[in-house]
Amino acid sequence: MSIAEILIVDDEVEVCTFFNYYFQEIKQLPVHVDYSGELARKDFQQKKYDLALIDLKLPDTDGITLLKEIKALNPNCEVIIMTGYSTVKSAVEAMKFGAFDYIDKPFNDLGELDEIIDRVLQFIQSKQTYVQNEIKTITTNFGIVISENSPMKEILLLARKIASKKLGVLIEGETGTGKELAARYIHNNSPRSSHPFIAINCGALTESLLESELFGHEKGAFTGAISRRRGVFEIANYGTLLLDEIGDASPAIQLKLLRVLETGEFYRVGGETPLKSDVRILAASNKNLRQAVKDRLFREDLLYRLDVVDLKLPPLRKRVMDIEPLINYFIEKNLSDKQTQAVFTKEAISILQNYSWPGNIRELSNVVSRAMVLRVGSKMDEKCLPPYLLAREEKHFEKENNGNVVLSEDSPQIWTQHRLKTILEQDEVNLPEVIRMLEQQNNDIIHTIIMKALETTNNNQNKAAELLHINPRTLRYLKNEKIKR
Ligand SMILES: Nc1ncnc2c1ncn2[C@@H]1O[C@H](COP(=O)(O)OP(=O)(O)OP(=O)(O)O)[C@@H](O)[C@H]1O
Repeated sequence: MSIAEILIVDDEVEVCTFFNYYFQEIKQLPVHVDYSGELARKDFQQKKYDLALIDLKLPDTDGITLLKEIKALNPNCEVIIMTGYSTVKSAVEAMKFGAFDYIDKPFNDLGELDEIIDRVLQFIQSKQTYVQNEIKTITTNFGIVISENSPMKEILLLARKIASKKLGVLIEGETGTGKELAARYIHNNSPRSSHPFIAINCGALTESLLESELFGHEKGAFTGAISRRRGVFEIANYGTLLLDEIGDASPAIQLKLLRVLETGEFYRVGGETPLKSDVRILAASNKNLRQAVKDRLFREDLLYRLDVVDLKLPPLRKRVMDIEPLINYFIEKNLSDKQTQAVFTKEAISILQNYSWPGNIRELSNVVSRAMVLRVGSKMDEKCLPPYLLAREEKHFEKENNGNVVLSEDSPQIWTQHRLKTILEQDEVNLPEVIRMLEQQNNDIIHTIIMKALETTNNNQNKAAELLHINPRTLRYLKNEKIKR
């Protein structure tokens, strides 16, 4: 049974000694003891417990208050209240606040105690099995990999709940966090799953092309429109349409989209007959659309229609626990039948877990594929990782003791704040001069990176470009044109 540590909170030394023995020696489970509510609170904020046994009468607090606090911090932790004869009524009351059960002190009937403990342990185990099965299904059926403790779990649960409803859903997240994958997940869990799912990138096309892609066009509507063409609103009828990078849609397109969302009607470009389509619209964005509304770049009424449900996908650096399962998944995906095995060394995994992943899961997938090509035998060590992963400058995030991820001192954000402070401290700010200085600094940084990559690859421009995730033409341009010094 995989149970995290069990917490005993009681000021009676004999009770604590008994439970220490009971759980460690008889049940073979890890146990920790706190003699006050204060100590238990502290421990609870730092550790994950599956089970807590709490005395109703503590020197500094009462068990019910502590129970409520624990449930607020970790609703998954089961709590058993320990009570004397005089407080049984309060113990029953505790069950209304989520306690699993209560046990009477002193423990005269060990059989009864054993029965309650076995019951709660079984319950915890069945919850874990349920979650594990859910996660397995999500991976097998939808290709989405997450760990048991991932913040993605709640998000996907919500996504599945609202899948069957025709509510506007806005999926937000940095590039590569899985927004399209989440949209497909919603579609595949909906009654529309046997109809098309179409994703269209609103930032990749010019305004007129996007309009024609969305709504279609009539023959002769513009030069080159040699025949009538259906748009995705028609093609995706009864299905789902993902408007990706919706924040990049022009004001004119935003207005047209609002009209379709409000009336369900649209016109092909050059058309005069209104058309109807039963499409479920999902939108995705890696920009903050609320800020875009404030900056008057995005229509508030459209945002209001789109984000009835808002799914915020956390960046990979905020879900470090997902990195290892994702690595294993990508390794498996890359292995051909003839290949036996491939594993990262512990050191390599630690580097991967400490990197800030600006390109998120897409970047991780590329790094794993690259390592598998470069590996000798089955082991993949640091040498199989791109050099930029090994540079200290990339460690913009640090893990605190409690597992939270925070900005480290050398993160770009903190660096920018320092820079800004120095500029604003001057008596007079000459903005053109500031812009020139920042551009020069940018150029210096890019130049240094390119020269280092060329040095690493013995001046091989193709290899250097690959290393930097750009094409050789861009590398030549950046080296020769843009950053002549
Ligand atoms: N949890 C996950 N498990 C497995 N693969 C994932 C997961 N999340 C994302 N991916 C993979 O990472 C890649 C990027 O995902 P996706 O295209 O959905 O991201 P996105 O947020 O829509 O990116 P962009 O904003 O750049 O369009 C895809 O190949 C996708 O299959």
